[in-house]
Amino acid sequence: MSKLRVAVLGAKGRIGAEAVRAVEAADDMELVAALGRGDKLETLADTGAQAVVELTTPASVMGNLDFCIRHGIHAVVGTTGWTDERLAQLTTWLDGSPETGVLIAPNFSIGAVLTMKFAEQAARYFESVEVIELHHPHKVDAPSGTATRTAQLIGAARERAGMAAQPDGTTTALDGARGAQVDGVPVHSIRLRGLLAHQEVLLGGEGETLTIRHDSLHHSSFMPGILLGTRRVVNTPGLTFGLEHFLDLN
Ligand SMILES: NC(=O)C1=CN([C@@H]2O[C@H](COP(=O)(O)OP(=O)(O)OC[C@H]3O[C@@H](n4cnc5c(N)ncnc54)[C@H](O)[C@@H]3O)[C@@H](O)[C@H]2O)C=CC1
Ligand SMILES: O=C(O)C1=N[C@H](C(=O)O)C[C@H](O)C1
Repeated sequence: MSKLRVAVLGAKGRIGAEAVRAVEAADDMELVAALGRGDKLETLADTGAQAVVELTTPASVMGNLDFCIRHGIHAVVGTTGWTDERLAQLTTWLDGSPETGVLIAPNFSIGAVLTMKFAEQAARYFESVEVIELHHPHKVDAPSGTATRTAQLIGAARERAGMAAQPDGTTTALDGARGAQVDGVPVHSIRLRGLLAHQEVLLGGEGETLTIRHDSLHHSSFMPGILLGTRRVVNTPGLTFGLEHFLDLN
């Protein structure tokens, strides 16, 4: 069977370098390009890349995806910075290339995907909920894509359950002290030397709390998800948001 021709964008970055090694080690894939900032995107077409793993920056990702979709190259995207406007733009591009697939995964690690799922399930049982994400100090965006998605899922679950706004008696606060509000859920971002990628979801009810915590201790935690996403996206036209759609989660 012929191998899947895969390229990595952001190949010299923290996760990109790990993805290059993972694709090279995969028996069913061939790494045809490993591009960094300033490299020509035309290389993707010249090398016949079938799928791209996009791990760059929020400032670069849209231009890269525009190129990929125009050339019918499927994409697995870990880069953060997704807004409703960006997703709408992506959908419009994909409408013009109906056979192309794009997977955007706020987090490729199984533990983080499960954290989001468990938090969504728990949300309707607890009056209070806050999200704390903790990352290495080089991260350029806050809150993390994972925390944003987690809060959105919790907010939607609370809304479906008809829950009231969270109890919060704060009347005076320093700017930022109560975190950023994402769909009614406070999200707090910590940046600390020594950390990689971690998240806690704290839920509180009458006389009890529940804490769901996930830790990515190494970039290898993201690789099985990246490889799975790459194998699946080539047969999944259109936009898929979240790796959970490629896992047997119910
Ligand atoms: N979804 C997930 O599971 C994960 C997502 N991420 C996300 O991936 C992105 C990258 O993270 P890191 O590797 O930590 O950042 P990084 O800064 O180490 O790497 C980004 C790399 O992309 C390169 N780059 C920038 N523009 C480019 C372009 N137009 N073409 C090719 N390369 C370009 C940079 O030079 C840099 O080498 C971030 O948005 C981060 O949040 C990171 C880890 C896991
Ligand atoms: O920048 C990172 O490192 C990570 N980014 C993603 C995010 O913003 O959620 C995924 C993971 O947390 C690592």
